[in-house]
Amino acid sequence: MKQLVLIRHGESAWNLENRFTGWVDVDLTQTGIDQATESGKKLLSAGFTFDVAYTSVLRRAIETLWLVQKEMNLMWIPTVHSWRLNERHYGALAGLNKAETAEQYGADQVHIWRRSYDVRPPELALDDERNSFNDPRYAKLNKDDIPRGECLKDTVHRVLPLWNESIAPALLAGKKPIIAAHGNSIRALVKYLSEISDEDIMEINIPNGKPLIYELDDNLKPIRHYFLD
Ligand SMILES: O=C(O)[C@H](O)COP(=O)(O)O
Repeated sequence: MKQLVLIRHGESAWNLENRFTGWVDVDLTQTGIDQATESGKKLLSAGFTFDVAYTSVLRRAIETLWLVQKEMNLMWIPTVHSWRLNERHYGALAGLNKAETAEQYGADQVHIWRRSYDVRPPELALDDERNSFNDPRYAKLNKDDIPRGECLKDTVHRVLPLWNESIAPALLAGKKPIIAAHGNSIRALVKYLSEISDEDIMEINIPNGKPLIYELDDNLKPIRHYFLD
């Protein structure tokens, strides 16, 4: 049996403020720090270990991984930082308060933006200063590959190359990976792994800072999955 552990970052400053975040690089709150530390303790006491780690290039996921690794004395394992695991890009919604946006556009529209599989949020204009074009962490990407607003389907398409080229081969080679990422990049992986339909994925939410354990067969098909509580 193969084992994959996924963890969404702990609570971030903008989770607390209920603001759309996406690619904006916000910090963990003290609650988020505590959630990550607690998850590290639980993983250790439940007998989990890892020999490779994957995370995004956003600090809330990276710091969550560090805190888990610190608790488990695994800060030394190789770590891949990939933009492909970033949160779904929230386009022009980034920074807006979710409740105020629901008052303005209606709760149904906001639910569609947040949870539908293939409806994108409004895109950032090309000259919007929230674009990531000049951010050095994306310097190796073609400008056209830097999103300006993604639906979950777009996120699935950018996450899967990392799965196919790195994570799946690591699992097949007997490695035990941990992936510290974001609500929607994890939903993208869960949709793919558990073959969840475009409709049913609308109801799946990933909580902050709780390890999600996948047990996989030799063909990387899920046997079962559960949150470590
Ligand atoms: O980017 C964000 O705002 C959150 O981390 C995830 O948001 P969602 O639950 O609205 O998709």
